[in-house]
Amino acid sequence: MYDIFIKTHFAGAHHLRDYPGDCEKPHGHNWKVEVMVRAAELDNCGMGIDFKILKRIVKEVIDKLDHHDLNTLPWFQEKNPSSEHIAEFIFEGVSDLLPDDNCSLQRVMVMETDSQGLYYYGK
Ligand SMILES: Nc1nc2c(c(=O)[nH]1)N=C([C@H](O)[C@H](O)COP(=O)(O)OP(=O)(O)OP(=O)(O)O)CN2
Ligand SMILES: [Zn+2]
Repeated sequence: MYDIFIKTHFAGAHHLRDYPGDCEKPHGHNWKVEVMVRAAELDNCGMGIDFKILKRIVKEVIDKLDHHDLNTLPWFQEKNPSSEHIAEFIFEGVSDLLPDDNCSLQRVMVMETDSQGLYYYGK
């Protein structure tokens, strides 16, 4: 069993509706993201999934968030753009793009700062 991950980041603005404090006001973060995929077997190159492929897939999803006001995106109209919901957005987006031959999406980590964040494992 192999857990293969890539790390990336994006910048964005958001505000948290109904939040009882400063986070209700517009502000920004440089979110850090880790995406981990599990592979049971390796291909003939000795890879669970090529980092290059995983990075391309994750970039396609992250590009939808990078340098955006997250509150303006359709996905975040019903759901507040908390780090938890951002992780859900990334998880769903990567799941849709991941080739389903040899590996499955295991978890997405989203960090607002180096000292706070979360792991999301899917529904
Ligand atoms: N579980 C979560 N908690 C919070 C989230 C979140 O996405 N998930 N988000 C926020 C806000 O985005 C806020 O910007 C961050 O809050 P906070 O850590 O309080 O920011 P401060 O810079 O004010 O931190 P201090 O250490 O208090 O200075 C809030 N919570
Ligand atoms: Zn915030």
